[in-house]
Order: sequence, then C-alpha cells, then structure tokens
Amino acid sequence: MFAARQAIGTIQRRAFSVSARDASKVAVLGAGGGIGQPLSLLLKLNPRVTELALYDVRGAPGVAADCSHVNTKSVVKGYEQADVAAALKDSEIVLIPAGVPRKPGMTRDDLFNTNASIVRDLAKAAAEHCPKANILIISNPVNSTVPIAAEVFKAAGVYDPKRMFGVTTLDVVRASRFISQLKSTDPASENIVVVGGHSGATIVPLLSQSGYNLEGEQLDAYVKRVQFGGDEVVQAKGGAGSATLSMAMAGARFAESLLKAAQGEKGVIEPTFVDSPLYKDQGVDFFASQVELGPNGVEKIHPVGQITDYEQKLLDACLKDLKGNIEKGVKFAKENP
Ligand SMILES: NC(=O)C1=CN([C@@H]2O[C@H](COP(=O)(O)OP(=O)(O)OC[C@H]3O[C@@H](n4cnc5c(N)ncnc54)[C@H](O)[C@@H]3O)[C@@H](O)[C@H]2O)C=CC1
Ligand SMILES: O=C([O-])CC(=O)C(=O)O
Repeated sequence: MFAARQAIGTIQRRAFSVSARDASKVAVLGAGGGIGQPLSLLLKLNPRVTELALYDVRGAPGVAADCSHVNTKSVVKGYEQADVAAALKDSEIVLIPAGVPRKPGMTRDDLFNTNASIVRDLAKAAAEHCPKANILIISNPVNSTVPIAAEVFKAAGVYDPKRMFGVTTLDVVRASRFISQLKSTDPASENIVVVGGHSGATIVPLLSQSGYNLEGEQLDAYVKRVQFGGDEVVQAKGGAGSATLSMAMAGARFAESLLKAAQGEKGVIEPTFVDSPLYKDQGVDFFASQVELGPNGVEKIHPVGQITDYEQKLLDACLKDLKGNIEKGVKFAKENP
C-alpha cells in the first residue's frame, strides 16, 4: 500500500514537473557581467529551468556558449543588443543585473545617474515583450530602480505589482552568515529576517525574531555589518566592483523560490522589495518584508511583526531614507519616459 502510494506520488511529481518545466524560460539581462556570469551558471545547474536566455550589450553569446556545455538539459542561447525581443519572449522570469557597480567611496545612490536609464530601457523592453513575466531587479540602487521599473510597466498599461521584485536576498544571506559566525551555528539553518530596502540604513535586520539577543556594542556591530556588508566587499575588491559571487547565489536562490512556487509548492517565503501596503500610509510605496510566493508571484505580504524598541528606531530611520529613494525613482521615470 505504502509502496503503491509512493509510486503514484513519484509519477504525479514527474508529470507535474514535466508540464511545469515546459514554461520555465529564464532571461538574464546583463549576463556578461560580474553577477551575470555566475548567475547564469547557477541557473544552468537548476533543473527547473528549461531555457536560459542570456542577454548583454557585450559578451552574452560567449557566456551562453560556455554555459551550454554544462551537462544539464536546459537550452542556453546568447543574445546581443539587437535581439532583446527574442531574449525576452516567453520568459517566465527576467533577472536584471545590468548596470554599473560601485567603487570604494561611492554609495549605491551614486549609481543612480547611470543605472536608472539602463533599468528604464530594459523594463520598457520587458513590458513590451514579456509583460506577464516576473521581473527581478538586481541593479542598484534597488530602492529606486524597482520604482522606476514599476512606473515603466504602469505607463505601458501592464503593471502587475505581484510580479515586480527587488532582489534583497543577499541581505538575508549575509545576516544569516554573520550571526552564524558569532554564535557558531550552521549558517544554512539560519534565516534572519531583514526588512526595509537595500542600502545602508534602509537594511533592517530583525534579529529578535530569530530568538537571538545580542546586546550593546555587539548588537550595534552586527547591525552595521549587515547594513554595510556590500561596502566590505567593495573595499576588498579595491575598485574592481562589488559583490558578484554571493549575489549570484542570492539571485539564483530567489529565482529558484519563484519557480518552486510557480510549480505549486506552498509556503515558499523570501524577503523581497515589492509594492507593499505596509507603510503606504507613511508615503513608502515599496518595502521589503517576508513575502509568500505563489503561481502569480506575490501571494501574501507578511507584516513586520513584533520588534524591539531598538529595531523600531532602525525601522524609523529606514522609512525616512526609503521614502526619498522611492520618490527619486518615480520622479526620474515620470520626467524621462
Ligand atoms: N541587489 C543586490 O543585492 C546587488 C546588486 N548589485 C548591482 O548589480 C549591478 C551589476 O553588478 P556587476 O554584475 O558586478 O556589474 P558588471 O559591470 O560586472 O556587469 C554589468 C553588466 O551589465 C551590462 N550592461 C550594461 N548596460 C546594459 C544594458 N543596457 N543592457 C544589457 N546589459 C547591460 C554590462 O555590459 C555588464 O556586462 C550593479 O548595479 C550592482 O550595484 C550588486 C550586488 C548586489
Ligand atoms: O554594495 C554594493 O554596491 C552591491 C550590493 O548591493 C551589495 O553587495 O549588497
């Protein structure tokens, strides 16, 4: 009886995964870059991905040829500048790491002038060629580039707030790794909640929700390390860019979670920066919190929940900065359509 049920389960899973796999085309825009290359490799290793479209203004065909030799079933194609329509057509997920990274001494906001128009133009192409895809924005400053992409989709009449995501997974990956270093725990079993946005003071780790109780200077140092983890990498790379490998892992994890949810898995929760009702009354239209994913993208946005007074102060500072970052993105998109 048990064996029969197991066999039926296996057949059902196979049948389900075959039909779900048919639709799983993933596009990476900026695939030739520091994040794009390892991200493409990780996606090539993911059996849920059936087709991988790698697009960049330079270098994507080479990355695609290289990835295509990896012995997994998915088909990999590289696309150059003129081919963005073909890269995007039928994509279920579009990851966007296109744009310039920071150098030491720069903030993420210093990237705005260059990356705002790159994200705007790629969002326009996605709105035209795959309006129903899940759009995953990695390009910084995420707090502003996500509102820009949302405005572009609104202007094209195809905005679905459930399918527009800022990728903040790396903040949770870092928060989880850093606490495991302090507490000598297994980082893989840590999942520290991080809310807010993706830059400095807008990154708010909620350690208390994991039952940890750091105090005083140790807590300050932990929070600062999570908020400025990106700077640690920028400094260490000494002008050669920012986090690429850990970001590729984080982006691949988020894409995997979306694919799992699209293929029917329940209870898939990831932190992500989305059009959120949580602080709209304070003029903050986008906010990262725990989000349950489903077949239509965002299934449920979890509230921030119970936090300490210390965390409330962090959140207040976050909301103030975030509001300005979001407004800046919206203003840019409206004035530079
Ligand atoms: N959300 C997050 O947690 C993180 C975000 N980032 C951001 O990701 C972005 C990319 O970083 P890297 O890969 O290190 O930079 P990179 O310079 O190594 O690669 C960027 C790639 O984008 C391509 N590109 C530029 N304009 C394009 C366009 N219009 N269409 C298609 N491709 C285009 C470039 O040719 C290049 O290959 C940066 O803005 C960085 O700040 C980086 C780490 C973490
Ligand atoms: O720090 C940067 O500029 C890149 C980034 O967003 C991160 O590593 O979190």
